[in-house]
Amino acid sequence: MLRSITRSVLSKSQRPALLRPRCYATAKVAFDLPLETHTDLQKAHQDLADARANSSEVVESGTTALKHAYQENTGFGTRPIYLDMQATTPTDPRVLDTMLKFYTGLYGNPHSNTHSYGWETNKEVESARKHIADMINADVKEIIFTSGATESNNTALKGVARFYKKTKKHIITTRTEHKCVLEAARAMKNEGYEVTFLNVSEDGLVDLKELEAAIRSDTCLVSIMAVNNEIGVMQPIKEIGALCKKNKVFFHTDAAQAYGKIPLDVNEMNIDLMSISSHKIYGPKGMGAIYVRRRPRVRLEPIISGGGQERGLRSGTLAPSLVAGFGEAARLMKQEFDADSVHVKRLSEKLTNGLLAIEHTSLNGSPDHRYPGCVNISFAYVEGESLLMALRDIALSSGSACTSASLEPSYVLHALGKDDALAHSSIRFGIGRFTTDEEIDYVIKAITERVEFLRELSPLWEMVKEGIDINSIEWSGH
Ligand SMILES: Cc1ncc(COP(=O)(O)O)c(C=O)c1O
Ligand code: FES
Repeated sequence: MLRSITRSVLSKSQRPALLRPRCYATAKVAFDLPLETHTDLQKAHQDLADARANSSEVVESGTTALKHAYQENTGFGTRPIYLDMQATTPTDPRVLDTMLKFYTGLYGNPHSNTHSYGWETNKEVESARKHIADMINADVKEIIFTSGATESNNTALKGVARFYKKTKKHIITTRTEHKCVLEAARAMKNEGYEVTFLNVSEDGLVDLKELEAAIRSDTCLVSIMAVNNEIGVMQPIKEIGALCKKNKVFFHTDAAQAYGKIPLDVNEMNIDLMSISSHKIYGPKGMGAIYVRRRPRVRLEPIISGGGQERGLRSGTLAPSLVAGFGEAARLMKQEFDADSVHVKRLSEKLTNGLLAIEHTSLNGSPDHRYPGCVNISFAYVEGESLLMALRDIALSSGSACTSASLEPSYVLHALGKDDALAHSSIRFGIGRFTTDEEIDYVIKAITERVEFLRELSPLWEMVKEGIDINSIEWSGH
């Protein structure tokens, strides 16, 4: 409803310059907004990076120059501020450095064990595996490389369920999992398994009592994500692990958004399987891992058949450059854990406070149990899609799926009990290692001004200002 009203208002011939692609400079003139443009900001970053590069100063890891390194000339011109860290993260330049040698000298197949080309590449692969294992207190033998968290999640759900199919045909998961877990669970349903999709509270948290009540004697797996990709809510992983152990059920967690960002210890938390993705931690895309516990051993049927690499659990020649980049990314997550955590938390608080200062806004998901690098906010009486269009100088993702192939509002926000209108007016902000104070200041200012501008166009907003209770109106045409 809100969507169609706003859209029809916005599609009139007086459609503001603000909503035309790449015309923010025009908007500045048209609305006399006192914003400095993002182009100016990027230019300043570029100058700073150039100045540092030309100086004799030694650039240490974590310095400001490094923080701006990814903004250096990419050949793609000036681009929007990047606040879509849950979709993917920029590659850390130190990760790229680690990867380059595999495209030149180190081209051996890591599985070739009859000559030095294979041995030298294999040594690098094993060193990466160690970095990845260390982050979560796992043994190197428990890390299996995959193409990413999608494959890891599929391996966990399908692999475990199929291995134990003779006695156990029940899986438990939640309604707010990533699509790949939900779809893998649905696929198992088609293979004759029963799946319980647990509801979450309005904070996005799983109820432990409900979980315990759902466990049956034939449950083979509980799969609950560590950090939600849309709302940043952190599930009580340690408590879930203890509960699964007590009830002798395997516990898998999709840690694509959590690994390296919140403390995770597979032993302390009784995690039996964990999915990890490299491109969410400043590593290369198309790379990931699954942690599979060895003691007590978790058995699974591989989903890919072949030469038996990766302990028979994932056949196929590894991509050593991606593996090494992933390993370096994991090593850096551990090395910079404290600095990254402080940085992300500080910017997150600044952004959250700045945006919640706008009237009729609300934070989605638990305010206490969350990874601060993911902030999801609803801007009532503004349609997310229009706001995104008005924010072309900031790369963001809408809480609804309206920009993707489906026009459905977010199923995660629905699971939290949000109505369509609010789900449609939600935006996700992702903060990371390279996000700067200037970027956050700019984003707060831009959003405050543009939300106000869009609300001025909305008939609903006019009613709200007149004190009409929108919920009491009976809309026709439904
Ligand atoms: C929670 C979660 N699980 C799984 C995935 C899929 O990861 P990948 O892109 O490595 O397949 C993502 C990334 O979008 C995610 O956020
Ligand atoms: S469909 Fe609602 S914001 Fe796009």
